[in-house]
Amino acid sequence: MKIIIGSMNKTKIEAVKEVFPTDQVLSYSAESSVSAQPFSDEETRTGAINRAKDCIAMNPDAVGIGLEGGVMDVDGQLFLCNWGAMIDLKQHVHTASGARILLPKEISEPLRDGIELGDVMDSYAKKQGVRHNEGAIGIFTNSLVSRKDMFLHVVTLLRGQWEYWHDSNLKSSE
Ligand SMILES: O=P(O)(O)OP(=O)(O)OP(=O)(O)OC[C@H]1O[C@@H](n2cnc3c(O)ncnc32)[C@H](O)[C@@H]1O
Ligand SMILES: [Mg+2]
Repeated sequence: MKIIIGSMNKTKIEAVKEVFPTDQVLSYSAESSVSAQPFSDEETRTGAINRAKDCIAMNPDAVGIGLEGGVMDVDGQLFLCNWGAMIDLKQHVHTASGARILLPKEISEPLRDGIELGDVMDSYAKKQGVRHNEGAIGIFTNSLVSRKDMFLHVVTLLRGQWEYWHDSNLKSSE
């Protein structure tokens, strides 16, 4: 099976390759068609779906996967939120979300001022390319859960749902 992941970010590409080790995995810089920094569950999930759609727009013989990072407000506090979408060969859209953790005020204030999380994290952690490595989730979990680990779980949830609904003749989601 040919799978196209709609990002050049290595944490996302590696997560898809690990969950689909025997499939051909290609990467493509897909459009999310939402803000660079999504601010709700709905917007983040839409970004993931749009990326998956963009991946297969010119490649109907491929499965598209979109992974999108965002933040969401819960009771006035910002949490990390991540969504994944997989559009299979039958055009069925599967979605799943990732773990959420609280972002401290030092992060949420610049985010509310319009700065992207990736940039805020680099200056907070005094590192370059946090988004391509451990991610905010890695920094704020003391390196126990990396951004790739979080996407591995999301892509596993996508694969599992796809197998359940479409890999079995015994079940139907319709
Ligand atoms: O190249 P793409 O696929 O766009 O990868 P990205 O790192 O920009 O990731 P997203 O667009 O999915 O995430 C939206 C924004 O949130 C940032 N972001 C999301 N999760 C992050 C994390 O765990 N650590 C650092 N930045 C994160 C990211 O850098 C963007 O500014
Ligand atoms: Mg981005």
